[in-house]
Amino acid sequence: MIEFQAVTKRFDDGTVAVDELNLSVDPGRITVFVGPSGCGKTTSLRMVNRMIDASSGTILVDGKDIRQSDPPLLRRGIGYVIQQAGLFPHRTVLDNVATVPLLSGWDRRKARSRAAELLEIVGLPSELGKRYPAQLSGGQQQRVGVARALAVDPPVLLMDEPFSAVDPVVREGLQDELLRLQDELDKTIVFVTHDIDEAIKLGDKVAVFRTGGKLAQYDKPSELLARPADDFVASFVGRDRGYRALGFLSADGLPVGELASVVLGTPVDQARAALRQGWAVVVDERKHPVGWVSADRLSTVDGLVTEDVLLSGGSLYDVDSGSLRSALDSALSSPSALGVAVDGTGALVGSVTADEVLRALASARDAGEVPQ
Ligand SMILES: Nc1ncnc2c1ncn2[C@@H]1O[C@H](COP(=O)(O)OP(=O)(O)OP(=O)(O)O)[C@@H](O)[C@H]1O
Repeated sequence: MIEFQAVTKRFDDGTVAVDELNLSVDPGRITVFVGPSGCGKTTSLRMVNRMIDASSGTILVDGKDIRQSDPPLLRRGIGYVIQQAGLFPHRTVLDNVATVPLLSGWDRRKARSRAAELLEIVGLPSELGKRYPAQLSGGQQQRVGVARALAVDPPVLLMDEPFSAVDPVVREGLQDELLRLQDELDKTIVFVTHDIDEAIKLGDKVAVFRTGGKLAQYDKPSELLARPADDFVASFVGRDRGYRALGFLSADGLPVGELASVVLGTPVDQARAALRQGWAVVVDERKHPVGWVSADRLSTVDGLVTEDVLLSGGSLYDVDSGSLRSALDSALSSPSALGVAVDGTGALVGSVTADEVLRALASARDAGEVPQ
């Protein structure tokens, strides 16, 4: 879909920002460019829509050499989202989103109704359409930026550090939202970030750049973690990469054990009788885990098991979609050392232990599913 063939960018002052880049971006997938500051990520991205022209080499979009495309026309087929959204401050949110459709010759009514539809797609309440960008939070502005880039339904989306100006919690929400959107839209997305965790979470494939505009490795995230090409990539992907690689191993077949449980509101003496090895998980009426009780904790209270009595739980492991990493994390973060397993609806299923996860890892290794 997008192909870089020996692409080099040398700026007028002699700086080589991108050096002989060869890379092919898969259609309908998210490709992330990641690397330290100044390694040429943004320059590589902006060459795709000809905001910067390559000094040598060829870039093909949909099989066509972009030098043969008129830049404004080329850009209409390529959505572009930048940090801090880059919205027009004196236009309403709705008009910001309607801008590209209007430029493409749509009539005002159609452009505005498309804009309203897009605000809904990116999860913004329609009344925000009347506001100006400064009257929105940073996260909301980013969503408007994404809506604007999607306005004429371009097959390609370029995203340059789109979420880096928002706080980590909002950022995670925006990342999840992008993955959800991509599930429906199947765009070809090139996403630039300097955050390796963001790259690994979002990328179907990740290109790691090193300073000097050279591509160090281009691979699936699981491969980057398991088989970094060299010391630079290994140190860039981070110290706990072995643990993070577990996130890509399915926990299918991991044994789920029994777990003592009591419902919130149970009399304390009944809860004591239900404990196993001094612990029970507490669930609400929908069987969703809400915390733990221990023999110690119950020895100091009477009456009913209420929320005040609970010890907070660790992370939950979803047996339908969880990875070995989430199973292990659930066990390690649990006050009882038993991880809490739930089904896709969030209802309690049973327990997992760190030992079982390590055994599952050993058999995956024996079966050749994990790189040695
Ligand atoms: N117009 C320019 N003239 C000269 N050098 C430039 C120009 N634009 C960028 N550069 C240089 O090219 C190199 C790559 O810049 P680029 O913006 O692509 O890096 P980046 O990886 O996106 O960095 P960051 O993560 O800091 O945004 C840097 O050394 C930068 O200083």
